[in-house]
Amino acid sequence: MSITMQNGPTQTASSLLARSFVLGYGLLAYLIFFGTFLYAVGFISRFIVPKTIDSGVAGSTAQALLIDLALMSLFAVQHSGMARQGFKKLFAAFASPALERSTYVLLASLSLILLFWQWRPITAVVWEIETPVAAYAAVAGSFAGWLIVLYSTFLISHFELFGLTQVVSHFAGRLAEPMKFRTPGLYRLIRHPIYLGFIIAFWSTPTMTLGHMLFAMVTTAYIFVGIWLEERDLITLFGDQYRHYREKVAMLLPGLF
Ligand SMILES: C[S@@+](CC[C@H](N)C(=O)[O-])C[C@H]1O[C@@H](n2cnc3c(N)ncnc32)[C@H](O)[C@@H]1O
Repeated sequence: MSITMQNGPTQTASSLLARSFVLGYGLLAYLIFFGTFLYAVGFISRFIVPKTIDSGVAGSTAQALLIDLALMSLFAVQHSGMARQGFKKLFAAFASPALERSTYVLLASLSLILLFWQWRPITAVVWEIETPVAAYAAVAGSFAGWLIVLYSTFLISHFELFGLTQVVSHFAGRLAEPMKFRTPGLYRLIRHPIYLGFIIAFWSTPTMTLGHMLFAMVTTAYIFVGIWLEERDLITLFGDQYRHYREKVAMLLPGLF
């Protein structure tokens, strides 16, 4: 009885401290992610930020190609590796599962920050839209792409995707519910609106340089690999519910594929 009375408040205090740490970590990861997302808009759509996809130390084209491909590969390995169920189980063996999504989001953001920082431009122009109306339309297209990305994250649960729901539930002493399968709004038309938004944002530009095109080509190819991996996991998690959805709803373009 006396042991309980001595340990009770201490345990409660240390548990509160641990839960506050998890909450603080999740909040910090989210803020870093959101800042990185905003910077990504400026970096790729060449808007406001100091360093864009077409600025910085140029160097030789071969060197730029090697460095840029290495930066994109690092992001792809981190992003796809940590998204798999096997990695999630491994993570849970070492740390609180509440930290898993925030860690994923934090490391993805850090690898993107490294890419923005170290990206080497290749400024040869592939296309340049000279008609002002068409050029403005291309810029508007890219911003529409970014908005589709952000809007679609809210459709399937923005705060869960970026780890906040998990750390807040943990702080409140609740177990976060497993992610639910949802098909609201755009998800009734296509299965991957977030990825479609990225593709639009990456390709819709009035001036396409070789470096920007390299980025758009590699990320688009990576999105198709990502879809294949993601759908394999979604079938494992949701079985026939996802199989039926895949039969009825297009992947990226309604009526086409
Ligand atoms: C970056 S989001 C991309 C979602 C989707 N591929 C898209 O492009 O809109 C990846 C996460 O969303 C989850 N996800 C994909 N489709 C979903 C759906 N219809 N409902 C709930 N979660 C989904 C995946 O399991 C994965 O954790």
